[in-house]
Amino acid sequence: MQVQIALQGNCSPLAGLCYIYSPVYMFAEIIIPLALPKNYTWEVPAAFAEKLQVGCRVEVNLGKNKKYAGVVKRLHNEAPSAFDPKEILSILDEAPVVQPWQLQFWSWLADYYMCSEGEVMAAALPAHFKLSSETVIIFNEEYGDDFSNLDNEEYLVAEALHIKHELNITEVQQILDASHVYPVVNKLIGKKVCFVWEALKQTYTPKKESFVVLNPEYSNEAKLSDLLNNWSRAPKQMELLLSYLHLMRTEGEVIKASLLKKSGATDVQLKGLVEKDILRVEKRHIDRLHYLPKDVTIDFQFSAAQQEAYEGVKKGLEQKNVCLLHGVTSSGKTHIYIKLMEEYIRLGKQVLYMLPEIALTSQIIRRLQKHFGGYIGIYHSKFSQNERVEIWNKVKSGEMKIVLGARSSLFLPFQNLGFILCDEEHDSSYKQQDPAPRYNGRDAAIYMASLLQAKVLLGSATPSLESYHNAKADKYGLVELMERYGEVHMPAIEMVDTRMVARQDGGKVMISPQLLEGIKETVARGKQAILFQNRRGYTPYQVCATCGWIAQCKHCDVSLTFHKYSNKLKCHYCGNIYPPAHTCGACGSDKLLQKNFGTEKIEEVLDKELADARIGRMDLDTVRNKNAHDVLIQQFEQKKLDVLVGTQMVVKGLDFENVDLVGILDADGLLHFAEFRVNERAFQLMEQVSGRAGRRDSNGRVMIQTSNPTHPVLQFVAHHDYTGMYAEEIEKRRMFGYPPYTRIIKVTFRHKERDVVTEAAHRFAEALHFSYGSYMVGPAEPVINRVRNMYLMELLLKLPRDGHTINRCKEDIQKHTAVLHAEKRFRNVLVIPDVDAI
Ligand SMILES: Nc1ncnc2c1ncn2[C@@H]1O[C@H](COP(=O)(O)OP(=O)(O)OP(=O)(O)O)[C@@H](O)[C@H]1O
Ligand SMILES: [Zn+2]
Repeated sequence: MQVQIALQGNCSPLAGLCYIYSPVYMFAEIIIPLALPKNYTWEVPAAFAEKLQVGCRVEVNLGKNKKYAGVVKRLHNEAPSAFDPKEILSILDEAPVVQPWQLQFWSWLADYYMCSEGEVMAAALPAHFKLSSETVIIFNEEYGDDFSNLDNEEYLVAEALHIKHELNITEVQQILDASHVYPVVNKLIGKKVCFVWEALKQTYTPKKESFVVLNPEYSNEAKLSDLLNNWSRAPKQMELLLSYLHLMRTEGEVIKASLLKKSGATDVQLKGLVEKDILRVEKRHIDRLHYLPKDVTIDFQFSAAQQEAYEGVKKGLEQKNVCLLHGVTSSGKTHIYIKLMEEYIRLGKQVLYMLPEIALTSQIIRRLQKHFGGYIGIYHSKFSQNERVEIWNKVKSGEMKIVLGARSSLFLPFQNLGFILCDEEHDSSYKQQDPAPRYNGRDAAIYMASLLQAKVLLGSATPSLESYHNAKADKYGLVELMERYGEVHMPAIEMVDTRMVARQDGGKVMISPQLLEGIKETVARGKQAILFQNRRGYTPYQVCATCGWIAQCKHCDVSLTFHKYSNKLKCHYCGNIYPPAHTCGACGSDKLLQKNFGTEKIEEVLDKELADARIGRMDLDTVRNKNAHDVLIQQFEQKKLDVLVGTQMVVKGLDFENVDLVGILDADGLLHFAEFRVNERAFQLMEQVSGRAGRRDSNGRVMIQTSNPTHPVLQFVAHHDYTGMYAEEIEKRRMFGYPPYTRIIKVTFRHKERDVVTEAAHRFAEALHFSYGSYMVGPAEPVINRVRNMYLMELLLKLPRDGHTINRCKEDIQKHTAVLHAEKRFRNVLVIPDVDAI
């Protein structure tokens, strides 16, 4: 190994021993955003040697003529023996975009979740940072056409973009008559002249809304009354101004459309006030919040129980790196979080507030905004890239103190992270399913916090068995808050035995008379109800009454759901859409029975039964567009809806003050899964949805429809008995060797031929049998054995929790995947390991 030493600084040799030596590296290990088996090495040209730093992006050739922007992981002088490395083409960043701790985090994710660092990089970086030969750049219309601060090359590309709107990399190469153009493209992106187009990704365009604000001059009460008292002409404008002031006081902010509607004024009248510079109209992104003042206000008092829990958490976090706050629904956990967050920001630290799903951010952000104003930002995968890069940069500069986000916010370049809050920690949406890295945001957060010496608080009303087990085993601190805030009782649970309900058509009971009565009575009192059914659409399957045929997807082994509103049959697995079936696909009979029921049907029935009530529906179909979700929640909050029917989306963490009744329509459907987590899941779902009832006064009531009211899980729900559920389930996990007593790796095999995939899975399992036979379950076909024309097989490994065995097994899985792929017949079988599969 040869190390070159370069001289730096301009000391004269005569000055004696004042040389500053810094090694110059000749090679770089670079991460490319692809699923490559390992990272490769490139040569560092002498001209770059002094500039290049770990964490910078560089332009490199991979294969004959593919180019990528890769991230330098390591600089070294170990010449690869097997091949002659190519040279790095250019350096894209003057300073690292990825920090050392992030590289370490990526590397851990790749090892732990069995994927490549390239796949982690692809997930971690916003598209702007990922250039490749396929990259298409789009002109940013907001930039305008003033190109005066661009250099010659930048100007040429910008001009072409201005005319053509988009260019691919080859076109940029032609324009500049140069082969490596990434540095120019990169600078144009940095100057916001263009952005990278992301294929196949539906990007969320933040909604812009016109807000009306008062000229700050009139925030002075004296000036304002002066203005009002000396009003001479235009009485309509005066009325409008008064409406504005009223709205401002009651709602905190005034949206132009609602001001005009509420005041009955016209646009012209508003313009009049704007021309006088009394009011101003501003377009703002609803989510971006950058207009808010940066200050922290804590204006609440804890209850005694909250105070105790809060002190408990602080103590817990002094002793341990992770603490679990188990607080029943509506116990006021959010206020405890807020107080803790405040302390970390006062110490100059950054805070990450994680939620399992983007959908949840809309209500919580409004709550947090009240306390943290402009210090807080949202980050998630549905944001446009420009916004993501904006937040990325603000987090990096330390300007952004609090980030609210889903799991991908773990990838942000925090400078000084002190605290991660993982809300609804039990939620399985924390786990990424596809593509790799298949990481669990909660677990990854705990690892990441350990890298940064940050603390983690896990919060839930229904902790995961894993976390509660860790807390009980003293690995985490544990704080329990067992009463609701404001002397409110836990809601009373009533079981409706569906076997006692007379049915007309022999089908499943949808809304029993008891429940219907309950809803009517609730609505009549001006209160609201939530109905929960975990299936969307109208009817989940159609069966032929004559021969038993079921309408199925052509590409998947699943029944099709009828959606009445769109009059289509839909496959909920691959998304394919079919015309509705009127006759049986096998015998031609026209006697098709609609079995079971989804949210659409419930909504329809309620519309008929409660003619005067306003019914809303919240499921994937109604909230496709992200703003729709926010709108629905706000409508319900503002009592513009009486009943909200929904899937698990209505379950999570939402805080509504006026809900008295919650109905769980088909508890049986939640309990009938052949899956070891079924009881835990069902309990969590029901306890959470029940928790939406009676959050302000003690009339909360929950009705659960079931044909098996004595089912142990239902009994635990009836008594809000988390610890009872925990004790029973954890014992089963121990007996049968499931997590948290073991660590699970699920290996899924996919191929378009059933024989091939079956054989491959068996071959693979045989190879592992000698070492891991006693830990193996399967291989077997999953309940749904074909999705998107691919047949599936699964093999489950329940490994003892010792690092040595687990690492050896991961290596063996990789090794035998390679062995399998070496055989021609199995070359195209996809082998997908999923560590800690959920
Ligand atoms: N100290 C407090 N002062 C004023 N209001 C409070 C206080 N603590 C809680 N509340 C109110 O009580 C309600 C319930 O609190 P919160 O939503 O934080 O419960 P939670 O524990 O997060 O429940 P869940 O797990 O069901 O989401 C909220 O409307 C909240 O504003
Ligand atoms: Zn399908």
